[in-house]
Amino acid sequence: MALPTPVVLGTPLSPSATRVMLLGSGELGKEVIIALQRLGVEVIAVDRYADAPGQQVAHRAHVIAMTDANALRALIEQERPHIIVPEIEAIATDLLVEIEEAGIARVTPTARAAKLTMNREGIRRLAAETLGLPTSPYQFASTLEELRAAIDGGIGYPCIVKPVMSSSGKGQSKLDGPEDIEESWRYAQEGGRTGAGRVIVEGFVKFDYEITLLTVRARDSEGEIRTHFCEPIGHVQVDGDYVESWQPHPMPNSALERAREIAEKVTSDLGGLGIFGVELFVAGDQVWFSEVSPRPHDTGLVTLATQSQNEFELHARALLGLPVDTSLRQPGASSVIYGGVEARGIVFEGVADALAEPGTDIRLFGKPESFVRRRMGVALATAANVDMARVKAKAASAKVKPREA
Ligand SMILES: Nc1ncnc2c1ncn2[C@@H]1O[C@H](COP(=O)(O)OP(=O)(O)OP(=O)(O)O)[C@@H](O)[C@H]1O
Ligand SMILES: NCC(=O)N[C@@H]1O[C@H](COP(=O)([O-])[O-])[C@@H](O)[C@H]1O
Ligand SMILES: [Mg+2]
Repeated sequence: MALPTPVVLGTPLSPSATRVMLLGSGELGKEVIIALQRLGVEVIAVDRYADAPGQQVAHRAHVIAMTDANALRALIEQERPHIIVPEIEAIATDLLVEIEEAGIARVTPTARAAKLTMNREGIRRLAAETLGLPTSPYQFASTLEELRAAIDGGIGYPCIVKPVMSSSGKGQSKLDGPEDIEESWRYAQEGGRTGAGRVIVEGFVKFDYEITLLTVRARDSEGEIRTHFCEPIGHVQVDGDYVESWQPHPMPNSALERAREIAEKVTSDLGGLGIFGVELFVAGDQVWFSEVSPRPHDTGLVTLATQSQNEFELHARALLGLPVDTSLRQPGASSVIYGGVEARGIVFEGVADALAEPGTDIRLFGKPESFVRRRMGVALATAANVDMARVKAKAASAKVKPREA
C-alpha cells in the first residue's frame, strides 16, 4: 500500500490512519513509537515477549516469533501496515523482501538492508568486497577447524570472534593466542541468535577511538532524497556492548570527511528512507568501516539530550517521507543503567538523587524482567563540553540502584 507523495498523514484508529508496524519493540523502538505517536500515526508494536517497552506506548501490541515467516505474514495481513520498521536484526527478512516486492507495505529503510544486516556476512561482504570500503581483515568459519585455519592462515592474533547472527556483543570474544580458540568457539555457539552456526573472525583493529556516525536518508521539501549526517558520537564498549556514549566526538576534518564518505557509500547502497548507525574505527586519518544498523543505534540514545531532533524523531520523520534537521543543540553524554539482578518487576532506587543535578535526565525502559547485564535504562546529561557531560551522566547512572521488589 503506497503512501501518497507529498506525504498526507491520517487519523489513527480511523479508515484514514497511517499505520506503522515495528518488528522489535525494545528501548529504541519505544522512542520511535513515541515520535510517531506525536505525528498521529497508528502504531503496532511487535516483539518476542509481552509488555516490551515499545508495546507499552503503542496502539496495539502482538507477541510472535518474528523469525517465523508464516506467523509474520499472517500478522501483516491482519494489521495491513503501510510501513514496516525492523527494530532488531532477527526477523524473517526474506518475507520482508517479498512483502516489499509485492507492494503490500514499505520496509524501512529497505527490505534488502534488513536482510543484509541480519547476518554479518551479508553486510561485511557488501562493504568490503562490493563497495571496497576499508574494514578489518576477516574470514568466516562454520567449524572449529575452519576457525583455527582462518586464524593460522592470516588473521593472526589478537583477533575477535563473533557469531554471524548476534548483536550487543552476544557471543563475542577476543583471542590473544591459540589457547583461546576453543573457548571462543564454544562461547560463540552459545551467544548466536540461532544457536550453533557460523562465525566471523576479524583481525583486531588498534583504533584510537570508535564512533557512530548517524546518517539519515530523508526527503527534502522538493521530495528529493538527501543524505544528512549527525555530529559523530564517541562511545565505550565493554565486551561488545555499549556502556557510555557522548556527542560531539572531536575529530580532525580529514578523518571526519573520510567517515562521511564511507557512510554515504554504504547507506546509499542500502537505500530507502530512515536513519542508519554507521560504526567506524579511527586511528589518525585512517577510518575503518565496522558495521551499520539500518535503524536507530543504541549509542545514539545520547541524542535524546543533545539534538533538536533526536535519532528516533529523525527516523520517524524520514520513514514517513518528511524533512529532517540533524543539528546538534548542545554537547552531552549517556551512561547505561544495567539491571544488576535477575528478577521480574524490579524497582529502581535513587532516581530523585540522580535527577537532582541540573542538566541530567533518565529513561527507564520498563522491561518486565531484569538480568544482570540487561540494559534497563540510561542516564543522560548535557554540559558545556563532552568531558563534563560524561562525568555527569556516569554519576547519574551510578545513583540509580535497581533491586528486587
Ligand atoms: N575487529 C575489531 N577490532 C577491534 N575492536 C573490535 C573489532 N570488532 C569489534 N570490536 C569492538 O567490539 C564492539 C562490538 O562489535 P560489533 O559492533 O561488531 O558487535 P555487535 O554485537 O554488533 O554490537 P552492537 O549490536 O552493539 O553494535 C565494537 O564496537 C568494538 O569496540
Ligand atoms: N545493539 C542493539 C540494541 O541495542 N537493540 C535494542 O535492544 C533491544 C533488545 O533488548 P533486550 O535484549 O534487553 O531485550 C532491541 O529491541 C533494541 O531496542
Ligand atoms: Mg556494533
